[in-house]
Amino acid sequence: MSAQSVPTQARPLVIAVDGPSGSGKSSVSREVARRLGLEYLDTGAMYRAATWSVVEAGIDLADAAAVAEHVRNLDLTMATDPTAPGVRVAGHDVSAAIRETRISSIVSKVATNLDVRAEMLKRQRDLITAGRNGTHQGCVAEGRDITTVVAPDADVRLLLTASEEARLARRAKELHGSADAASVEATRDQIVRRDSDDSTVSNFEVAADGVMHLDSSALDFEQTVDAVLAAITRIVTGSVTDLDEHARAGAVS
Ligand SMILES: Nc1ncnc2c1ncn2[C@@H]1O[C@H](COP(=O)(O)OP(=O)(O)O)[C@@H](O)[C@H]1O
Ligand SMILES: Nc1ccn([C@H]2C[C@H](O)[C@@H](COP(=O)(O)OP(=O)(O)O)O2)c(=O)n1
Repeated sequence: MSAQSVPTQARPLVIAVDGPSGSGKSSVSREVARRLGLEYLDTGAMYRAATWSVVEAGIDLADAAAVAEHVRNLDLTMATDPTAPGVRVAGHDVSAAIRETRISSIVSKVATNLDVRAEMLKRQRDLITAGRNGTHQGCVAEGRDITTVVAPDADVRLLLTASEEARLARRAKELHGSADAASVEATRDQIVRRDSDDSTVSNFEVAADGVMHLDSSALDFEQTVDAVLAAITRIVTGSVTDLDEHARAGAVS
């Protein structure tokens, strides 16, 4: 699909995507943003960057007030170009460091701090509406509470899921280069335990009212991107396109 397939609106287009870990929301949202010429916001990266900074500052994660105070003062810069997304804390590029297992294993402790969430909510709403270089066509924002809390009035709201088995296999392949039994076991904490902790503060397992659901378990990456683009086109233009064929294959509901 070309960028012209979704007509330019008078106001920026906001596309909200939520889903559990390994559902593909980051990679799919980023590609969708790139193809549509929109900004891309990875809100999970914001919680990861906050966690990295809290650890770096030597703050006790159990001290909720100190963690929240640190995050309120966090000098965080999110690059929203989908072809070059990046995360900086006080000017320091932390894009790779925030993906390390030492951060993935503790990020939920920071992300379930309600004062941290209140601070992130403000920043995420600002980033979604800010754009880049004054040429703001819109934004694809993804995370756990974008469809429900951060941008419940988004033009398109999508819950992207996949079976636990598919999500474990995808993450194992990404982190260990293989989806063999040992790699899947090594990945379990990052997927199953983390989702369980995160779901205490956000609903990303069941589509809220008005939120479209796409199960990508049986789809490869390209098919998932096509299904999401088809769904966006259908909602924004009200038209049916040949890409709907892909959407049907992906059980969009
Ligand atoms: N439909 C898909 N089929 C197979 N692999 C996928 C699919 N969608 C994403 N992936 C891959 O799965 C891994 C996890 O995707 P990611 O976008 O990081 O998930 P999330 O942001 O939901 O945790 C990545 O390596 C990504 O390339
Ligand atoms: N809007 C969001 C986005 C992420 N989070 C939490 C949930 C996760 O544990 C961390 C990191 O999110 P991220 O999307 O990078 O996680 P994945 O590794 O893709 O599963 O932040 C959240 O609570 N709310």
